[in-house]
Amino acid sequence: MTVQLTAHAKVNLGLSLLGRRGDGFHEIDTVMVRLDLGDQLTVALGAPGVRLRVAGAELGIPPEENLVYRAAEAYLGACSSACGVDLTLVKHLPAAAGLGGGSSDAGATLRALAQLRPAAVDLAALAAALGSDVPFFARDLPAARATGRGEVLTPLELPPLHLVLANPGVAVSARDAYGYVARYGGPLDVPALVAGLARYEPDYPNDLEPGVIARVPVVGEVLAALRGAGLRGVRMSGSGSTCFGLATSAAAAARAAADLARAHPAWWVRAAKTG
Ligand SMILES: C[C@](O)(CO)[C@H](O)COP(=O)(O)OP(=O)(O)OC[C@H]1O[C@@H](n2ccc(N)nc2=O)[C@H](O)[C@@H]1O
Ligand SMILES: Nc1ncnc2c1ncn2[C@@H]1O[C@H](COP(=O)(O)OP(=O)(O)OP(=O)(O)O)[C@@H](O)[C@H]1O
Repeated sequence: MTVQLTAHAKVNLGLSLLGRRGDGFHEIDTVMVRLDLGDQLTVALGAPGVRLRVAGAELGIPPEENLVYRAAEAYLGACSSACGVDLTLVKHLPAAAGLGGGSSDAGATLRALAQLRPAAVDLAALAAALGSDVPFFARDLPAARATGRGEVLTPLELPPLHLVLANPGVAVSARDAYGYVARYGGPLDVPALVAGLARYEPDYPNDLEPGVIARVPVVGEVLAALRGAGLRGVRMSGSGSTCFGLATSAAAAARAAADLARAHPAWWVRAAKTG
């Protein structure tokens, strides 16, 4: 039996840091939305052991460090399964980019294995142990408010959104981005945020953005270019370096993405929609 699925990217429509915890993580308040872009994952049950083949963008890490491999090991270990798994991952998303690529691959692996080999395992706990963003992807939610360190999820209903994403080709690790933050704020005003989206006048913070711009100035250039392309609600996603803006239609997003790609041929630029 084989399962094939898309490991969708996310963007953060707002990210507030409430404070640093004793365990080194931060209490956050964020709205995460699933996009129609992603990596492709194929999962098949097989002989004992985990085997992973990665194609597409180069990650430069050994297979055992890949979150897909770690998710499969964790799931099969938790259900004491004698069977193994063959995994094929085709990477389309840039890594360490604020799009949750690795986390989404891990979440998709857990979902695929839960379908192929149902077992009484605590999927949410396995997901949280793999990373703060993994619980969102393990539930395959279109949109959610995420609190705690990202694992406390409240599903949200949002209007469909058209976006343009731009990444300047610089990797930013989440650990570094959190390490740059010196000041903390209050919780997100989610009802105001949702009302702003509906009016195409969105206003949401990203408390990681100023620290990343200070250390990785090209992120400031990406934000300015997205604003210059007429996009609304321009922000960095998560820990960066991908930034995004909202367009009022699919055609407007495609036009803005084409203009940006022409002006910045070295950047990774995509039009996307939520879903
Ligand atoms: C920036 C976001 O993408 C927003 O959705 C996430 O908060 C990051 O989630 P992630 O990449 O899954 O992060 P993890 O792999 O759990 O943690 C990587 C590192 O980021 C920092 N980290 C992460 C999440 C969090 N709530 N507080 C943190 O301080 C910690 O230094 C941690 O060692
Ligand atoms: N399948 C994977 N895809 C991408 N990165 C992976 C994967 N497995 C492990 N990693 C490691 O995880 C690191 C973070 O990658 P990822 O793409 O998840 O970051 P991100 O987009 O910043 O995610 P987030 O928004 O969750 O912080 C990479 O630098 C890479 O070394």
